[in-house]
Amino acid sequence: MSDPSAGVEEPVLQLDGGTLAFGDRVLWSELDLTVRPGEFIAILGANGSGKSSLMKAILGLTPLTSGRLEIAGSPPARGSRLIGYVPQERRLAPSSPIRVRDLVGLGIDGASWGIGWPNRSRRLRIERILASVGALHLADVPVHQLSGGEQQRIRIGQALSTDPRLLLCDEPLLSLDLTHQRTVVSLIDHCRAERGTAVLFVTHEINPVLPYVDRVLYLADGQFRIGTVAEVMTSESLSALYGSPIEVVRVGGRILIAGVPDLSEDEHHHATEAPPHPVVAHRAAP
Ligand SMILES: Nc1ncnc2c1ncn2[C@@H]1O[C@H](COP(=O)(O)OP(=O)(O)OP(=O)(O)O)[C@@H](O)[C@H]1O
Repeated sequence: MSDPSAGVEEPVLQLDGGTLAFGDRVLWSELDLTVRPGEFIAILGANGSGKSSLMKAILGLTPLTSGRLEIAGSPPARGSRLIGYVPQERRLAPSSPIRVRDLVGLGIDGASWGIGWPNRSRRLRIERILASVGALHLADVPVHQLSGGEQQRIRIGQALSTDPRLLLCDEPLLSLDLTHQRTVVSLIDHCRAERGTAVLFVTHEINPVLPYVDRVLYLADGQFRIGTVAEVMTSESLSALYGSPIEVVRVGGRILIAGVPDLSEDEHHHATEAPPHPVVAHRAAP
């Protein structure tokens, strides 16, 4: 978790009265969110509640329907080097010859596609980034040969390559086993602590990030709750959010949720993805 004194620093992200709607479907409305350096914020919500769309708004890819959004004092801009982005998992094509060091190099080169001219400082920078995510030994391995956990590690390195002030992670734990989940979360938290990077972490499950989270933003049915885990992850708070009885219990430092409406029949549910609220928990909170 971040140093409480970080609360006095200028916000990395300021969202005031943010509303995003597609046609008459309102994903979220009047959302206020201030993110300060070094904060770790988990973003939760069922499939289709608008988590990825919030990431896209922050990345400058999707304009807000109304409200004001600033990243370090400026409007969101595509390709901003202030933001690192770990997208939802997508495996590179098996035939892709790209090596780990090339992928990280692309992150450094930014939007200018193509592998930059090799030079010593660029090479050292790539190696420093890889070392920071414990992947220096993978530098010359083709990316498609990496395990899911190794690929995620490299994506995080790539996202951190511009030394961003805000790191957006869109479900970086999907399809990782428990060991890799722990490694990935603690790696992100380590980078957060070392660099003061604020983290917005989209996840379907709170438990793997519980020990690290400062606040939770929970989206549901066009509404939201934001606050500490103790404030948001309660039966009362989630029942009010969903408008139906939800039971939240803590067992051995883990949070189990029962009663969240099953959206599997909902037109917005993506059947191939993880269930919205698995009740299996992975890691004890401190
Ligand atoms: N450009 C768009 N035009 C119209 N509808 C969109 C657009 N982008 C997203 N949507 C819809 O907005 C809803 C929210 O999508 P989003 O991907 O933000 O949800 P999510 O909470 O990230 O879901 P998941 O957990 O399944 O990844 C979905 O129903 C999606 O189909």
